[in-house]
Amino acid sequence: METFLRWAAELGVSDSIDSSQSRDSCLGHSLSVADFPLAGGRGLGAVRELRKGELVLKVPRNALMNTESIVANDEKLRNAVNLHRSLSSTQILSVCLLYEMSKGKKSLWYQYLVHLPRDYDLLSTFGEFEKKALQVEDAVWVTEKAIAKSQSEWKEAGAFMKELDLKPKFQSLQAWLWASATISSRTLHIPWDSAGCLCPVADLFNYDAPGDDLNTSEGPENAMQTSSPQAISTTNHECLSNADEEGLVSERLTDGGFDEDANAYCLYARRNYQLGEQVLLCYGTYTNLELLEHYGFMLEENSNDKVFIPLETSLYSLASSWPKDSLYIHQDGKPSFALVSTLRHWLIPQSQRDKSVMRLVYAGSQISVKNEILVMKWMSEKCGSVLRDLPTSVIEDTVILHNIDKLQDPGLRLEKEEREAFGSEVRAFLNANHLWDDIGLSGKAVEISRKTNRMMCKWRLSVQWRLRYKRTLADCISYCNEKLNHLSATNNGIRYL
Ligand SMILES: C[S@@+](CC[C@H](N)C(=O)[O-])C[C@H]1O[C@@H](n2cnc3c(N)ncnc32)[C@H](O)[C@@H]1O
Repeated sequence: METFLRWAAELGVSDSIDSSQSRDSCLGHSLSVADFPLAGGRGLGAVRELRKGELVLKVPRNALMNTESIVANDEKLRNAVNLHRSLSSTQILSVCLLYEMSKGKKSLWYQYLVHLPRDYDLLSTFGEFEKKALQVEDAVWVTEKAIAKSQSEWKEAGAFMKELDLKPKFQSLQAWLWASATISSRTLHIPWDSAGCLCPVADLFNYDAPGDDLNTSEGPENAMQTSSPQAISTTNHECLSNADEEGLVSERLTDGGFDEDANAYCLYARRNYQLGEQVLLCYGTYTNLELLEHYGFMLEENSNDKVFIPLETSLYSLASSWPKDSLYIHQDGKPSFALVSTLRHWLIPQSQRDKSVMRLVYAGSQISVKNEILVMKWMSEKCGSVLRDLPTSVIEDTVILHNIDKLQDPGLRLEKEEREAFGSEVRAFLNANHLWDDIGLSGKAVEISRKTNRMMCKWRLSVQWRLRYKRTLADCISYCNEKLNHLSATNNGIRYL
């Protein structure tokens, strides 16, 4: 890491306004590399108090790794890229990254490349077992799509890689998955290439969901005005938080972006930070499934998460005024505005759908106590039936997660009885990895291969994701039942009066 930080300093990367301050390391004035086991692992921590809007890192254009800068130093690559312009910019950058990797120590970015993760947990890297473990049809379908997309993009780029004479290991599907996952999870947005750029040191910032910084204290206004530019998307993905459907004003994010005047990528503190706190960056607004797809992780608490449940076709056709993806349940269990409005409409008899009723529907208002009771009952029963149809319950998933944690313990020693207590999913995993016989031999530590460990990490993510999904459905049932109690009381009250 020290060699890398020195290399970056020599290129002008700096966490200080005075970039001539140190040539030994590009960090130390505002940030330092640290481990945050509960929030992304390796990341950047504040080495002093940071104020919202303060410039915390500057990466000059010459340090950015993108197609343009990679081909600038290599005529053979440049010529080959020109022959394959029909590939997407992300495919081209993936090949350039693999080509640069194949150079080993001769690469100009060698010091950076050696610190890239070796493996990723994005959905496109999931095997059959981990994919099935997601259980929810939509999530399995998204995973299948991600896997198929990676494979077809790899095949399309085959001729390009062959032409470059890349060694077979750099042309393999596994290498391709690594390169495309690196690009998906680490590139920052630049205006001149939609594939984005790899930004040494700046790609060590872990993720903070937009909106989660709203409750923290504001920095002095002038700090924002003097150093923080407007509306910068920091990733390839949309980074402006969408106006919340319940009416919250859209928030413009101020994490950073490429600054033409400074000819550098500039990153700013998105809130105040205390000494030692992890400094985070917003990569965009994502549901947990999207985080898994593009970044290979998810958040237990994610205010942007959305839970979709299968709905009747007639309901979708009725909901034409709201997009299909607005019919969901918030992570806290509250059905979305569009979902409740559509259900109110759907559950009112055709003969009663007059103008005044429709006005109430579009205004998001309750139509009648009777209709609201039907809506809440329907939602509660629907969530209940979705939960019942899934292969495991919340409690079973909690136990499976606990067992995975046990299996991930490096000094794992299990007694035969503990093994016998495992449920069918854990047994299937152990059998698939030929571990069943080894586990449970009293007192003997079990050696788990790197490959099995990688599979276990992905499996864990799948179980964690489906558990979060189920908890949201269970919370939705509680929410509806609470509403029902309240509505029944009102209804009875009305009748009594
Ligand atoms: C741009 S990198 C951030 C630095 C990364 N931790 C590293 O060691 O290189 C993005 C990756 O970090 C991890 N990550 C970022 N934020 C996270 C978070 N809040 N929770 C868990 N993992 C996170 C994910 O693996 C993601 O794909």
